[in-house]
Amino acid sequence: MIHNAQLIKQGAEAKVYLAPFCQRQAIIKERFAKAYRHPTLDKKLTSRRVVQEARCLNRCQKALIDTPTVYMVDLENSLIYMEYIEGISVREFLVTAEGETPEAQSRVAKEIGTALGKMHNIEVVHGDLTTSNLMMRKETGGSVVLIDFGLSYVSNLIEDKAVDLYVLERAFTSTHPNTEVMFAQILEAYGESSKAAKLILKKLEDVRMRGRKRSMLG
Ligand SMILES: Nc1ncnc2c1ncn2[C@@H]1O[C@H](COP(=O)(O)OP(=O)(O)OP(=O)(O)O)[C@@H](O)[C@H]1O
Repeated sequence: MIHNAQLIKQGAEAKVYLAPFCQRQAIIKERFAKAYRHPTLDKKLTSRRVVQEARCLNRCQKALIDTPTVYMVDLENSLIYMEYIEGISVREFLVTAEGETPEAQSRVAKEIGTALGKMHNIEVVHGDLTTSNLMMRKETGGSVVLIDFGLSYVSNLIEDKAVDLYVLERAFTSTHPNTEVMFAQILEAYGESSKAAKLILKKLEDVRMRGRKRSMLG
């Protein structure tokens, strides 16, 4: 039980709370036990995930990629205390009047592409890129922040990075109509910031092809 906490999301693997911490609001992410797993194994796997998430967040922050600052990790209770980002998600932004303009979409696309390129340069693969996991900071007038590193991991594989981009592309095409130009701008900015962009973007074409074949087969 976390003191004065307000539950903001109950997921399949974690609960996310907003709670006061050191005179400010913080996000507390709690991973919980899975009833079907053996308790000892479960504790081990849960700890591993908590450590992995906190490590990827720290790694990004060190590379000056805007992500929530990790305040504290409580491994015993599988909790990560992190900075609360005040703002809206890109998903929410895209349905506002401003978010529907090409100028705003282009600015946000550039920021997303640049951030993802930098993240892949330090071998962090996000694992769950959606427009809900891209936030915009109110404080700075809407600069992009990457959140939810719950499925992230360290990898130098071109394939893993291409799949990361493909997941985001699918999120765009399935949730936001008429954003093809915006996604192309994300890839353009990614092309400028990612060191292995050529190989990764080439691999993205293969991944798309596989995706198409799979959906044709049903
Ligand atoms: N640092 C943060 N600042 C502001 N809001 C946050 C932050 N972290 C999470 N949130 C909010 O809580 C929601 C759920 O968080 P998150 O995506 O990390 O959990 P989850 O999807 O349940 O986790 P997982 O994907 O690891 O199972 C986010 O979509 C966002 O609205």
